[in-house]
Amino acid sequence: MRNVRIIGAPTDFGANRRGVDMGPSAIRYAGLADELESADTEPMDGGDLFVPRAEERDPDADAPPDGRAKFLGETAAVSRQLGNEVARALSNGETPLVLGGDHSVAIGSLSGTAREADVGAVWFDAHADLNTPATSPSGNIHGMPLAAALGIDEFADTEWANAPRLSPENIALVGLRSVDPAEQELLRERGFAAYTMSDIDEHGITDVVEEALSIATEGVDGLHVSLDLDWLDPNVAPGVGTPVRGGVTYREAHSAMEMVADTGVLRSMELVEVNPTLDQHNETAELATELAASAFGKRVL
Ligand SMILES: NC(=[NH2+])NCCC[C@H](N)C(=O)O
Ligand SMILES: [Mn+2]
Ligand SMILES: [Mn+2]
Repeated sequence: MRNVRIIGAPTDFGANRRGVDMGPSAIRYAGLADELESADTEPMDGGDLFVPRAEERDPDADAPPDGRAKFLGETAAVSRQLGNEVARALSNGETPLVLGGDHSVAIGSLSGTAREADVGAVWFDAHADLNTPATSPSGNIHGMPLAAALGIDEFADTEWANAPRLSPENIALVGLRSVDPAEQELLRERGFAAYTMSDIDEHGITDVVEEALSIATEGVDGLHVSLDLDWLDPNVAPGVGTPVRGGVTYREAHSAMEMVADTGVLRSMELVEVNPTLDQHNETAELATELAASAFGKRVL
């Protein structure tokens, strides 16, 4: 039986403090442990990482460097802790399930999961999250984690420069529908496998996810799944900070997660961007728990 190590990362520093730090509580309250048990796994909750409250700090202490990457220091501190927790769970033979928090937590989970192994990743998201501090339109680090994990440009002189990297050949983005100009350029230049919603319209979710998974798992030891809840259409996942219309349906999302389980090589996963202050009756948190169960192998029959 698979032991799933739940790691809460209650940070909203990467999303400019909008309440997404309450995600881990909301996801647990939505019944995560029961869902994971129904997927025949053994959930082990390691609690939450320590994330400082912005209200407790001196507001002038660390103004962001030219306002382009907000809360860089705080985010680096969370990433460091999270990377260690993820690596520790893996060395105990557990499968880390990280609860965000905004998508900046991926910097930590990716560096932890890639520490002792070659890892591929599928990024289920409306966004590409490939901005850098120089290209970001918002300065929010949740729009940058994939660039940070790949060590692109400016991240080269941050402490993430030496973080374990994923190789770009084993990364696939699925469900794109909001991509900034600099991200478009990067995607084209570096030749990442990137599937837009139009690709899903044209080929269907099954074919697209099958291809994405085969790219991400080719020649590596394991798969990391990064699930941003804004991947789904806002009508089923309203509780996210940066919703974009035209996302995948409830059924498409489950089908994709079932295919993740079928690879048999899921190594680590994260559920990010659930924001209870924007949700309706916790339904986005519930959806997150259900999708995790599907990815861990829950079946009807
Ligand atoms: N993980 C997310 N929800 N990212 C949204 C990013 C939005 C936009 N591309 C930005 O960089 O600011
Ligand atoms: Mn997103
Ligand atoms: Mn994202």
